[in-house]
Formats: sequence, C-alpha cells, structure tokens
Amino acid sequence: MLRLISATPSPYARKVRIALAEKRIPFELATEVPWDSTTATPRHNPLEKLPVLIFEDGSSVYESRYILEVIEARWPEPPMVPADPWERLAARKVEVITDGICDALVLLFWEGHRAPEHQSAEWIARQRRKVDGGLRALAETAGDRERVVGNQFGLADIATGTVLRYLDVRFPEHPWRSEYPNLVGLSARLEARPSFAATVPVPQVISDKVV
Ligand SMILES: N[C@@H](CCC(=O)N[C@@H](CS(=O)(=O)O)C(=O)NCC(=O)O)C(=O)O
Repeated sequence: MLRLISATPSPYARKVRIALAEKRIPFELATEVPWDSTTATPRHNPLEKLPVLIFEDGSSVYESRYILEVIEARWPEPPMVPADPWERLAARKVEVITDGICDALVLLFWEGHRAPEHQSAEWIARQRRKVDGGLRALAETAGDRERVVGNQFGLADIATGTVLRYLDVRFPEHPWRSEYPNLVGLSARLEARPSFAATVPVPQVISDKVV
C-alpha cells in the first residue's frame, strides 16, 4: 500500500493529501512529529522532512512540490495542473509563493520557541515581511476569480487553500481576512471540498527540544 508520512499541522503534507484524495488514490496515512526522535522520516528522506511518499517497493519521494509532480506523472487523471504550459507555469508560481509563505511561517514558529533573549527582532520582522509580501502577491494573483489559475480546480487552489488555513494554525492573529476579502471567499469555498474537510490542519504536541 502506498504510504504518506505526514504531520497534523503540515501545509506541505496537506497539499499531497488533498491531491491524493482528489485523484482517489488509496494510501496509508502515517502521522508523525518530525521534530521528535521517534519519527521515521529520516529513514526515508535524508533531508529529514515530511511529507514523504513511500511506494510499495520501499522507494520514497520527498519535497511536496516534487511529490506532487510524481503523483501527476503516475496518476494523471483527474489532472491537478492545467494542460496549457503557460497556465501550468502560473499554477507552479502560485505554489512557489505559498510554499515561501509557509517556509517563513515555520521559521517564525521556531524563532518564537527560543528564549526571549535569544529571539531576533530583525529576523522576525524579515519573516513577517515575507508572509505579508507573499499574501499580497497571492491576493493579486487570485483576484475575484472562481479558480486561482485557469478555470479548473487544481494545484494553485490546493496551494492557496492550504497556506491560508495554515496561517490560522501558526499565525492566528494575522489580519489576512480583513486585508484580502477575496481570499476569504476562496478559502471558504475550498474548505468545503471533501478533500479539504478531511485534512484540516491542527497543531501537534512536540516532545523534544528543537531549538
Ligand atoms: N520544502 C518542504 C518543506 C517540508 C517541511 O518543512 N516539513 C516540516 C514539517 S511541517 O512544518 O510541514 O509540519 C518538517 O518535516 N520539518 C522537520 C525538519 O525540518 O527537520 C516540502 O515542501 O515538503
């Protein structure tokens, strides 16, 4: 059975879970805390990050953007990327923006776990700027259209929905809803999809000291 190593808050893993659900690909979900020494992640990814997709023969693929490309190649129907090459590139650019926002949110999360005297105000300000700049670009890209790119549900919508809900988990006080009303409606429509409803992110308990 195909297996996905995931974590309850992970926006990167949620993209993969949603794509697998939209394509009706059966898989076993292995929920882990990648920050704890108990995780199996390093056995399947030398970069020690989840998500990791593990095939029946034990081979594994990692890095959510790459995992999604492998899924698209192996199970092309229904497509999660547009057929038009330029629209496909536009969808992948949306994923670059949303992953970049998530990366900044992860860095903010861990900076907040350092002792106050060891936290860098400059570093926090820099990551917050990336979140705000990314959201602004995302809102401009989405506009008031039904779909973020093109007219079919796909990668750009998955990436957009996952980063917005992840914001609520990691940065609940962020004013994105008041700043970008167009993203509020988009998020609500996406969260109503069964593949989103089945993968709502929640925080996890981390036992080990990480920073
Ligand atoms: N670029 C990677 C990022 C994945 C990532 O940062 N995963 C986190 C977990 S989560 O933040 O998504 O919940 C992780 O495994 N971190 C462990 C580590 O960085 O050692 C991807 O897109 O898959």
